[in-house]
Amino acid sequence: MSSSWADVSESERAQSGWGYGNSRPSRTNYVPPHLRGRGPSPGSDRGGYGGGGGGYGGRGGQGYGGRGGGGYVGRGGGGWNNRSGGWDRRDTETNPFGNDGNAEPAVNEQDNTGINFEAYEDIPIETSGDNVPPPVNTFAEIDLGEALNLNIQRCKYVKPTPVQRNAIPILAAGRDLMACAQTGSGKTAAFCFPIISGIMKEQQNVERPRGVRGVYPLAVILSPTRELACQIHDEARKFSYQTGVKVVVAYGGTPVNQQIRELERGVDILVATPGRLNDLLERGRVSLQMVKYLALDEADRMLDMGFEPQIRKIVQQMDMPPPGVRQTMLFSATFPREIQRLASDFLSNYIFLAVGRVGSSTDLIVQRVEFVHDSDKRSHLMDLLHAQRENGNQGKQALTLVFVETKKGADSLENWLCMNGFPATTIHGDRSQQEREVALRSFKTGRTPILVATDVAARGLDIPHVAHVVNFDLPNDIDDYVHRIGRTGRAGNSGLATAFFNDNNTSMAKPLAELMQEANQEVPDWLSRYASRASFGGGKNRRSGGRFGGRDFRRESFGQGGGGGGYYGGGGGGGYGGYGAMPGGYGNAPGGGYGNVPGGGYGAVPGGYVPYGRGGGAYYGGGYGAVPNQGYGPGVASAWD
Ligand SMILES: Nc1ncnc2c1ncn2[C@@H]1O[C@H](COP(=O)(O)OP(=O)(O)OP(=O)(O)O)[C@@H](O)[C@H]1O
Repeated sequence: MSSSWADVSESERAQSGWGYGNSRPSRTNYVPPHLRGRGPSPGSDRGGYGGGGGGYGGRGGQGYGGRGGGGYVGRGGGGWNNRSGGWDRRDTETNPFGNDGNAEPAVNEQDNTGINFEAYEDIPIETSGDNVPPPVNTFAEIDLGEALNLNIQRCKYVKPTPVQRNAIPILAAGRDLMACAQTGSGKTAAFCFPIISGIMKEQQNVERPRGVRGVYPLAVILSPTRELACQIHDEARKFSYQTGVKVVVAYGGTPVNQQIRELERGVDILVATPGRLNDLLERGRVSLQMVKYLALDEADRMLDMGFEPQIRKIVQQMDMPPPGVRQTMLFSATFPREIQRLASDFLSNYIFLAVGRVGSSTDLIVQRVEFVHDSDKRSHLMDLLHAQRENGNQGKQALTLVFVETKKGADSLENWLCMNGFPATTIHGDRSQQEREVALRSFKTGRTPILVATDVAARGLDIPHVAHVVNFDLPNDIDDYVHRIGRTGRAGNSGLATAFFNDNNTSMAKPLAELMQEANQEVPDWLSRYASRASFGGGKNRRSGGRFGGRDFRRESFGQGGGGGGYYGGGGGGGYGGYGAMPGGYGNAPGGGYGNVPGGGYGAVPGGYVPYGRGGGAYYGGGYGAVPNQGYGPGVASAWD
């Protein structure tokens, strides 16, 4: 799987053509970001934005209702982003809404993108941390700024989703946040809005270093895949349209020079994949010293074994301001406990927010599991696709996303489907970036309504109208399953997910049955039987933290030592012993500490932390709940509950 996620340092090393000036025709007109907000230079034939008494984005007497007397942008005879001569990039900014950009804003719920808010009505919400700012019910309750509010209307977002209701006020108050919310529930906007709004408010005071070559973003948003980075960039561009906040994307598989040139034209928000960002940092083309906001989307993936070193390098070993100085926000639908522990290194006095039975799939996705031997998988898939076509709209194939284990497997299945009359394409880490992008477009538009993919497409991608997700090969990790099936049933809509299960997937039986039960799905008897066999407890499953990883690990671990290790290893008698919520950080509790208790604790290794705990534990190795005072039982806070 690692290769699917690979976005490692790029091969493009060509040095030619970089450098300032030679590729930027308007160099002489460029006003660096630190000069934004000063008045237009002599000779300007415009007042600049908000000229004459300010006004939020008021455009020389027209446009978005420039109001006298202040506002975020453009105060006192000018506005930021004025280049000499009163040029502002908002003049030439392409409208990311297309023709729709100036359409009448949505005014009621029927007008919005079709999100089914009723689906979210009873959703449980849990927050922990000091002084949690209260949620809001409308976007208007938060002072996001007029230009951003207009874009929210252009997006036809009438009211905030639950994660937005809770996360936006927390972030707008300047707090660090670790947020778990179900797939497709609007997390992108939840972190983009406060960042854009914050930059709009602060632009006046931003002093980027002068006379130094380099690119100084104010916000960095990291994503595990290139496609997701592009998607976040597209969304963020919509949200920041006409706000003067500039969003640039940098990701691997595309020429780095072009991205450097784009960055040198100015950037406020840099959306990037870790590999490409590291490359830019190593080349000295980007400095993180001005970063005020750091967001990790799919944060648990970003901090797992594949990515963690790259993230640590970016966040801790370059020139990024430390936690507390910058504001850090971590978002995902899943947050295993040991990842929460790692993540807490990057945060300062943070709030934990769980929306829904987090890590669970939404009830909106109908989940089916079918027992299919490997040799029968293709014909079984064919049956599903035939049935779907017959029931489909005018015989059309509904968009179907088929997940497989390997890149080779993806190519071969795609080939076979095409030969059998099912237009399919594929996306995986061995395809060139261009091929990946073409495949995704072709799928989205319905030209090839079947997309065969590895886990590279499992997270974050928001493709409307995906009717069916097929787990042709089940993943080894239930969290990956949650993200995969989350490609359907988005924004309150319903969807279908079918998984092919056989004896190779026995380690998934228990977490899968639990997950389905949580989501009120029918669990087949045969799967329950597999699940109840303790000997199948060896799979990789990191859901130790309460309901599907959706609980703040600081809460669980505080004062709850003893009683057995629970879901992940950890022997009897140990427990966590005050890891986490103790003032002064984890590991400080007398006699406690993470894994410091011989024979107990997390991973049962004295003095150390072992991911997925191996020692004498419950779910792993030792027989689930079979040993008194060990494993899954009353008083075991770390087990599923
Ligand atoms: N307030 C809102 N009103 C209407 N639609 C919304 C709102 N917020 C987000 N959406 C839409 O919901 C869809 C899902 O949002 P998004 O991609 O941010 O989900 P997510 O929670 O990040 O999902 P994942 O966990 O899969 O990454 C998008 O199409 C988005 O435009």
